[in-house]
Amino acid sequence: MLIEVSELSVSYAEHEIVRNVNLSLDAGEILAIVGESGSGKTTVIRAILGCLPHEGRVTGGRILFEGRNVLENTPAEWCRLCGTKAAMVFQDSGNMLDPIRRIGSQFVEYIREHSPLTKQEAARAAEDMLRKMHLPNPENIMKSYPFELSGGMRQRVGVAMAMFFKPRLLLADEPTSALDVTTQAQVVKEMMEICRKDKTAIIIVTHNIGVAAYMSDKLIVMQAGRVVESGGTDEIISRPQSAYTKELLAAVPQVGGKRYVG
Ligand SMILES: Nc1ncnc2c1ncn2[C@@H]1O[C@H](COP(=O)(O)OP(=O)(O)OP(=O)(O)O)[C@@H](O)[C@H]1O
Repeated sequence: MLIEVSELSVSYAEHEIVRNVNLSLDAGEILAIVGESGSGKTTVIRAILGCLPHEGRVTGGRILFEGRNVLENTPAEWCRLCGTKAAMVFQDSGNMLDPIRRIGSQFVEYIREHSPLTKQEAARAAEDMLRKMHLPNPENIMKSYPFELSGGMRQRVGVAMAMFFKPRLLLADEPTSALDVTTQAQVVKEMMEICRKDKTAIIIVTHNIGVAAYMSDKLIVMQAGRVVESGGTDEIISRPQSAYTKELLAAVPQVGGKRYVG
């Protein structure tokens, strides 16, 4: 098992926000966490990557990553884990980029922080990675500023950076919801393609049960900080048990009598 979260509880200040969450994932598997806004989805993945906001605290449970309880990590161990073994993509990863520095210089700096590559080697490797994310003219993109790219292109740069070190686990927080529907589908496909090649497991947080159904092997449905349903995605989509999951599915449009979730 790559990752095993058991009975995870998280509080912000005195308020318990997430209670007794369990999940597990093997190498290369994709798990989606769905649920309404404020149900605690982001909090769960932030806890896994050790990056809760400072008032956030894990108050119970265990997070085993490759058999080790990461909650006992030292800051140096977190540093080693983040960026190389585990990485994160946000809703607009473009926002993470420095607006007044060219993409290439930021990408090269990121690579050299975690590896002994020379500047030239890192630049070549960065360009290759941009090409894998189907970005046209990677040489030009390296010379561009973030504002010169479209939202979809910036998001691809974000995924390319996150995937550079072939992490074992990618945490993706609403990675496509800032994009238009066509670009969403493309970015999701490219992300899956690249993860499949590297056997990277993904935990994707999305409010879109359609994206979840299309991408994931396993599904967790959260409501008010608790898991109301979890299991194989196909099983849950075809035979939802909880009233809340049924509600989420009922909101997905039907095409020709079939639920459009792909
Ligand atoms: N830094 C914080 N301090 C206090 N409360 C917070 C903080 N961050 C989030 N919360 C609260 O925790 C709850 C869960 O938030 P979280 O972002 O995990 O939910 P979510 O399901 O990811 O929602 P969304 O889909 O809107 O991103 C919310 O009620 C939110 O108000």
